[in-house]
Amino acid sequence: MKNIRMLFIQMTSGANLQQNLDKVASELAQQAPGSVDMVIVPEMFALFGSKEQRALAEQETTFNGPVGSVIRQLAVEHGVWIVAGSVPAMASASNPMARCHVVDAEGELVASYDKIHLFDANVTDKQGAYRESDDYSAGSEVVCFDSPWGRLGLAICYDLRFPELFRQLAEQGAELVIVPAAFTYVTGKAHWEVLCRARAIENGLFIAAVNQAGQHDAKRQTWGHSMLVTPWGEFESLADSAGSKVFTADLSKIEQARTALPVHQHRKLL
Ligand SMILES: O=C(O)CNC(=O)[C@H](CS)NC(=O)CCC(=O)C(=O)O
Repeated sequence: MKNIRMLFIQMTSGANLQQNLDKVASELAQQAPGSVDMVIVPEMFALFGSKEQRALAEQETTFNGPVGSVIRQLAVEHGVWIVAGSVPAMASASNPMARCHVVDAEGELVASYDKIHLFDANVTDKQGAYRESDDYSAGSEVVCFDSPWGRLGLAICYDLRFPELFRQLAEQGAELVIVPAAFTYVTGKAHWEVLCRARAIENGLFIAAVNQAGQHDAKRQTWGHSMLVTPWGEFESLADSAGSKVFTADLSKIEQARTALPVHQHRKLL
């Protein structure tokens, strides 16, 4: 596996699709040519807190709508892979899926993952209760895929709380799991770092978790602190407001960690 240079774009996405897409384009335009392998944007980066998500889902069934076409073009223009956080996509179910797409530097789809665990929670913040399952259907397929840098896995946001998903990703060979997110300020402050580091340490893999950050509207505030975690649990992170940074995963650390602590060999199926 080769080192991978990832641009994390931590966003305060809002209800204006064009503004959100412009933000991605402007962050990419600031990078020196050839300095980034892959760009990662957060969950629902293109449309956040908007009633238009379902209408967008109708246009993005094949990721060729107003979001997919722009993302594919940016990938080609800059010669980078893009992990497009999540975008609503109409599938066979009555509600859309919260779908993460990965496109390569030719703008072709490499993988798509539908969020498996939907955020139905009674968090005490300004938002009150969250009922993601009112608007979305849940995926059921664990997604791992090969890349020029190694084998990658996908998870989204609330999925971070389900170690069995990450164990399956590890069993399918994932060396780095990419986690676009929109963790709330309240739950992020309490749990985000611990969850990201635990999933990395217990599976001997990298976690690249890219979160929304800041005040989106009167009700929604997210935690930020997007982070790259090594299989040893070391991490680098962004702050709590919008920003972007290139993080490089030194993939030799996987073997080091797995040799030092061969937990995969010591598992007992209880
Ligand atoms: O619906 C959108 O527009 C964007 N999506 C989200 O904000 C999603 C579903 S409501 N948020 C989470 O999964 C937060 C999980 C979380 O914060 C935790 O597990 O603590």
